[in-house]
Amino acid sequence: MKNINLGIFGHIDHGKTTLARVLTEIASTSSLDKLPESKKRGITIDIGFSSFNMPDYIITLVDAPGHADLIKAVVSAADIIDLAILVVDAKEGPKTQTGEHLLILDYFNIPTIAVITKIDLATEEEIKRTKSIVSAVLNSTENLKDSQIIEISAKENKNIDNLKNTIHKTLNSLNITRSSDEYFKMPIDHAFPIKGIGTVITGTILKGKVSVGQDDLKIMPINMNNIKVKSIQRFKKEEKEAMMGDRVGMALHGVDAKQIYRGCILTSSNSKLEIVDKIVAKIKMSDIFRYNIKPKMKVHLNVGMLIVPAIVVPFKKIKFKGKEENIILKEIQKGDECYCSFELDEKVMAEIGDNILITRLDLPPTTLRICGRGEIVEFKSMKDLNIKKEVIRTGNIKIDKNRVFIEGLANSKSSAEKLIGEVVELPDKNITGKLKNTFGTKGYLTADFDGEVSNKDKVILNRLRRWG
Ligand SMILES: Nc1nc2c(ncn2[C@@H]2O[C@H](COP(=O)(O)OP(=O)(O)OP(=O)(O)O)[C@@H](O)[C@H]2O)c(=O)[nH]1
Repeated sequence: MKNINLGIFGHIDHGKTTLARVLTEIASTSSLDKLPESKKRGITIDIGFSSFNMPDYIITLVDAPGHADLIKAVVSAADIIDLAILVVDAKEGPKTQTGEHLLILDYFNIPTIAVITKIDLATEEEIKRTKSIVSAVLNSTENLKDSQIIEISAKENKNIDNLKNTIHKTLNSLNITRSSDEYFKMPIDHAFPIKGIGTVITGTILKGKVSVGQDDLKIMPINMNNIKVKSIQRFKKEEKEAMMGDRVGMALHGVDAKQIYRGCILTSSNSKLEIVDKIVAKIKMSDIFRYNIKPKMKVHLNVGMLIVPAIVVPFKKIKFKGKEENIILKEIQKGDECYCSFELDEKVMAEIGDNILITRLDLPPTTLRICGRGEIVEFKSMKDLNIKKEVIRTGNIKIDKNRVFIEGLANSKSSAEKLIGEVVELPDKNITGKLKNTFGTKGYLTADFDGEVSNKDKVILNRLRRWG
């Protein structure tokens, strides 16, 4: 049996909970509760989730109520969310959140089945229209063009079998891989004391593996160390170990349940997680974001399990005189790719390589507020990045009585003098020149060029200045 994590997404009231109930109820009568093991079981500690069985698969629903939490779940756990169902009300059609969810699923390349729900409340015409919009929207994505569209009524149990077959077929077609090579990482959903057992925590393992008896665990950011695993349960069965993607309950030694809150992470001593509030990420702006990001703007950053306000400064990296330099970008818009420095209002737990999502929650909720996505490349402050601005001057080659000089770079002899030694480029000819001397009193300059120049050639002088 393969463990699958399935997320149900969609606009408010479009029928996520109802569909989850239908999928798990029908399945549970024939699956989990009838397993002989569960009859023998003692106290259940892997509580707080819904699941259902299918041939070869146990499917756990990603337990994340509310819009923001679902997005958090995808950003922080994209590696273990294997499949998504995106529900769309047949009568209403796609709404803002349908779009936002689809954007995120596309970003993180999560296989998706589009489900048109509540067909019992819609006319043929409405269903057809919604289907064609959904189909067009899916077609506009990068990764989800081939997604299936299924029409159902959860209330009247219409076409649920078809949906389940589609889920099954889709899972069969995926290459779901889990690795236990990395350090162990599990965000804690619940922590509570159970009499005779001790502190029990539940969660879904995002990285690595864990085994009974292991005693090198810690809880971040609250600094609880030397935690030992007393027992592990997975699908109500005692296990010796569990790994990436598994939803588990664990009894732990050395943990005070009262100190734990949602957002704490159970991890191994070789954890790569750091507690940071300064992040540098390589980002890609959404192709459909209609606004912009400017330096020092306040945005919201999804990082780890949190959404935190942050000051953003976009910049690019260029090679300048053989050295890599960080150059400020005055504005970034849809489709742009660059780097961003983020200074966060609060500390978060993250590691290099983690996904982030940038949103502008200052915009009205009726618009698409997701600016773009990114990947953390380093933890460094804006100051240490030493961001500069490019100051570009343009001039022209002038050839007068066999004398070659450049006009336009400076407007007086004294300001021209300050440029001596700088390197200029002739972008149309791939020639560079080193400014050598001033010429006359009008700010003209002479230069040593590494190629043949002609009258009126365009000359560019690009210099870097401190920014900020
Ligand atoms: N007639 C009919 N009603 C449905 C169907 N699916 C859901 N509903 C109803 O639609 C309403 C919203 O459904 P929910 O499942 O709560 O929607 P949701 O997306 O989970 O809502 P939020 O959690 O608020 O985002 C409820 O009153 C459901 O009973 C359906 O297939 N047919």
